[in-house]
Amino acid sequence: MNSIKLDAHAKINLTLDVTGKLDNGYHTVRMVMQSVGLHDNVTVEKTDDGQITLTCDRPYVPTDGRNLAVRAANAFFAHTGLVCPGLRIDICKRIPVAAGLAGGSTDAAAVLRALDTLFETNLGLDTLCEIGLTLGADVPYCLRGGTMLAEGIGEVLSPLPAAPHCLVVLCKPAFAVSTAAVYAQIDDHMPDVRPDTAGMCQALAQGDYNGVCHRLYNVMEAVTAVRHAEIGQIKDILLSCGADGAAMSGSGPTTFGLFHDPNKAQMAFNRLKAIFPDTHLTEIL
Ligand SMILES: C[C@@](CO)(OP(=O)(O)O)[C@H](O)COP(=O)(O)OP(=O)(O)OC[C@H]1O[C@@H](n2ccc(N)nc2=O)[C@H](O)[C@@H]1O
Ligand SMILES: Nc1ncnc2c1ncn2[C@@H]1O[C@H](COP(=O)(O)OP(=O)(O)O)[C@@H](O)[C@H]1O
Repeated sequence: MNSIKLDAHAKINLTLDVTGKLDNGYHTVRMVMQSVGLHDNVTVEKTDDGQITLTCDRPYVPTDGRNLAVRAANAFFAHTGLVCPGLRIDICKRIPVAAGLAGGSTDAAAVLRALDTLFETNLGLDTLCEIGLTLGADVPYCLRGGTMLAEGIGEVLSPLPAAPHCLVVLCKPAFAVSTAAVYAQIDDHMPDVRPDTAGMCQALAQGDYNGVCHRLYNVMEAVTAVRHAEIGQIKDILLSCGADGAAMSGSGPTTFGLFHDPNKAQMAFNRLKAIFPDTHLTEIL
């Protein structure tokens, strides 16, 4: 096999709490992560020119060594000691960028999975997660996907029962936020209200869709929504169209709503898309 094409799925955070800060500056978290249908297509092809080249259909995504997919390939060859014969990576980008949806992390995870298959290294998920963690805190989750409780800095993963199936409207306003900046800001402005992550895990165990929707909560929303009125505006539109629950994902600014009713989801999608072009209608995976 010379080439492999994988779907690299985005994630949303059903809950997100920051529980402490480590000496290296990273924060400990406790959050429920969920894969959604929205995905990039990542194609990895062996070549024989000794180079790692990357193409992407979005001009604002870096194509050099700053791209997490290229960094993932370099980390794979460093870990295995294999000599890279040359690689061509192509990313068809559908996931909004710098959006709190782990777009770069999921591309990196797809490259690690692709290389483990292409080079028949059989590293397995645990080792791929170790390599992934050197690239970013969200990469181990992206390798595993599904519904997970994430602790540590995001890499201590415990599988949870799959979330009840529903539609998801994702809306990214036309600005980006820096994950590092949001973590820095939360040190000074930790909200008093914290998510009920234990309750969220229980709602998932019981397949209680309303219980999931009522417990959506992200401590980072307080930080980001104060600076950007669009977060509140998007939530208001989602809820006024009949979303069963809504929250910001990750460090933002993407804000999402969960819907059982496809007509309400379509109405929310239409209204938001007219104001914020980077709006997507997808589903819980
Ligand atoms: C906030 C979350 C929630 O799922 O998602 P996104 O908003 O990125 O989607 C993650 O914790 C983001 O993980 P990820 O985007 O992989 O973070 P990294 O690249 O490892 O780190 C970027 C920067 O964020 C800060 N950081 C990240 C993770 C963490 N647990 N503590 C931190 O303090 C650090 O300042 C780090 O330099
Ligand atoms: N494969 C990639 N896809 C998207 N962004 C990438 C990628 N590799 C590196 N980046 C850089 O990472 C930054 C964060 O993007 P992204 O991973 O989409 O954000 P988030 O972690 O908030 O979901 C972007 O500003 C972009 O320049």
